[in-house]
Amino acid sequence: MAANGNGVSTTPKSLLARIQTQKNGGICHDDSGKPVKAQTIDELHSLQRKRSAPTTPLDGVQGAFATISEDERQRQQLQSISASLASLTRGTGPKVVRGDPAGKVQSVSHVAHHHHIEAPTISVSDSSLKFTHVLYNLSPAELYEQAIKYEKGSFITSTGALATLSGAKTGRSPRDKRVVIDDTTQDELWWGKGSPNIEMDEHTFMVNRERAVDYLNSLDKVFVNDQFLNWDPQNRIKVRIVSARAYHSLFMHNMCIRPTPEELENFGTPDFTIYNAGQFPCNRYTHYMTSSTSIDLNLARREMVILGTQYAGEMKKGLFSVMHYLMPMRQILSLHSGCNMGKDGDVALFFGLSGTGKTTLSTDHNRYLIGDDEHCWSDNGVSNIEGGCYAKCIDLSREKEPDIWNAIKFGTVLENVVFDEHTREVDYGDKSVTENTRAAYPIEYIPNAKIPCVGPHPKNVILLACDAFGVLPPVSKLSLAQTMYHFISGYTALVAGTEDGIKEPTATFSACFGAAFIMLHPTKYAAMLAEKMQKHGATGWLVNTGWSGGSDGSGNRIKLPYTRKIIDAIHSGSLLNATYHKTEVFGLDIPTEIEGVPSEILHPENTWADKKAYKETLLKLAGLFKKNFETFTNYKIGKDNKLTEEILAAGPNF
Ligand SMILES: Nc1ncnc2c1ncn2[C@@H]1O[C@H](COP(=O)(O)OP(=O)(O)OP(=O)(O)O)[C@@H](O)[C@H]1O
Ligand SMILES: O=C([O-])CC(=O)C(=O)O
Ligand SMILES: [Ca+2]
Ligand SMILES: [Mn+2]
Repeated sequence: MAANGNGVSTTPKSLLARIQTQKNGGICHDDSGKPVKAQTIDELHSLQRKRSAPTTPLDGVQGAFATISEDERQRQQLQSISASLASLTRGTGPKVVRGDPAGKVQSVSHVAHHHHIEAPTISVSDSSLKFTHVLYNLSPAELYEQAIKYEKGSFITSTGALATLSGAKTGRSPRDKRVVIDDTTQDELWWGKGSPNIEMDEHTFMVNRERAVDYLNSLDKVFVNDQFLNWDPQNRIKVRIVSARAYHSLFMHNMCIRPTPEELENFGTPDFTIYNAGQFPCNRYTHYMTSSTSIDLNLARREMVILGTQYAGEMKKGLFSVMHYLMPMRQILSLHSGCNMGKDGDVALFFGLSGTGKTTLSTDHNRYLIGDDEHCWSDNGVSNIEGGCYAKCIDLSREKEPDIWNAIKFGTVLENVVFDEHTREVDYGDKSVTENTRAAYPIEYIPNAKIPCVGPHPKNVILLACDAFGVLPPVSKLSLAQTMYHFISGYTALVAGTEDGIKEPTATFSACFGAAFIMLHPTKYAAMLAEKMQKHGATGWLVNTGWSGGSDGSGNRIKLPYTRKIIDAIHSGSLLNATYHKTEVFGLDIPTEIEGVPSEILHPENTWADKKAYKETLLKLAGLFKKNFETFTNYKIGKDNKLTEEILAAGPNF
């Protein structure tokens, strides 16, 4: 017996009677909608997802001309992936299954056939008895779920981007890059002083490859991306990326060219494969290893292995290195540059080292974006290598860079940013994790992207330098020889480090504005650039996106709106017809006026209060240029010795 608050005693019987009080026949309806078709909760959940199929039927007649069945195609795909993951010492590929190990519904159990072994015996090894689940070309939404469920540090930001952490490494590790030296590469590639190619032998590569493959096979699941590089259809490269993290898979989904369902069906064997086992270190007892990070490139095997770094930029730039080898072999110039096109079809290239403004300045609301970082220049014109952009986010503002700001939405990978734990609003000014915060998004997230990402021959070649010494003019017009001199020099300056007590800016010289990625001697690329610029009548420009009014510390970085006005004047052709005068020491032609830019800043000397300090700094930088160029003085550039002499004479004179 229980008593309710009103003192009326109720029995269990009367309670039941009261709840069941219904006017219409005793069946309880809590709404008037139709009941769902499912009989069980599991069935209800299965209704939520429908199977996706290619959207455009081949030749209009779906399936009629298909040579293989869907089952057979999937089996071949899994066999190809199984072969990619094969241990080369145990002789067979692992058993691979498609789908998430957690989601039983989707895992279609197509086991790849083990070719050589009819009846596997227990003596082989435990690893060949286990299944590896393959998450093949997942969509951004699926990758979000994988990341959020399984990868610590993954969050959805207030604008829908996927915030991730790249771990201990928040930038590339160029000193840990290794390239296999063999009879071919020994002669073809650039080795030795100044070269980014640090040698390793084939055997050591195989040791690291096995380590990566074993690591990947030890996991319950791996991500596989099959994608393309290069929008030029004649020179398209098929790449496969095998990785352990949804972050890596989504990053490459965004950065490489995304195949259509039809292209994927006919993908076949990849031209190049990356094994990214970044969470797992290399073994420091291994020959040639000087740290626990190793990024190993084997051109003969068309493979790259990543151990000991999860920074996703290694994959992007690793493939760029491969293109810097493959494309020149086909007489195509590969470029570390941004690229955009005006309404009238005028194309501009933006060369520059990291942080000089390739992404910022090629993303221009008044022009079509072809690409922000990696291009090819062939006899047909320019083509982007990638399918996405990789923008620096530090101090990003909606006002100054609206298109990049708006691209940070669902699907975009946001690396190493700091956000409010409740609102998930990103604080782009926060450098707590790193200064190198980044956003990777598909190029079509930029409203005026030019798809397909190709264009005609460039009209302007803009060399960007972030001169923290503050002595290079905001813009100068270059002769062809000067363009080559500055292209080979590849100058920029890093600002004074805040921690290590360095008070002065540091000059960096990186040949072809990308020495970390080139495979051949810089003069090979330079000769090709000179030949193409000459043939197509392109004009070279040097734009300082760095300091004005003094070096870092006393001056300030040139305001982005001014740099944009300068770039506008280059694009429109108005700067070509300006009045110029030559500077001392560097011998640069600087314009006397540009619309929208205060004339006094055009000559750096005017902006320095201390003229003596200006001259000293100018000479100091010129000395650094001279010293850097010494390595190139004995090289011939192209067939023409005349050009070589002109280039040598186009540097600073003092
Ligand atoms: N005057 C200026 N011109 C260009 N960029 C500027 C200027 N002032 C400040 N910046 C800032 O400098 C940074 C340029 O970075 P950007 O992403 O364009 O580099 P990048 O050349 O594409 O390098 P990476 O090859 O590493 O991607 C941006 O954060 C931009 O906001
Ligand atoms: O590669 C990276 O990580 C960033 C980049 O674009 C560069 O350094 O040129
Ligand atoms: Ca960039
Ligand atoms: Mn870059």
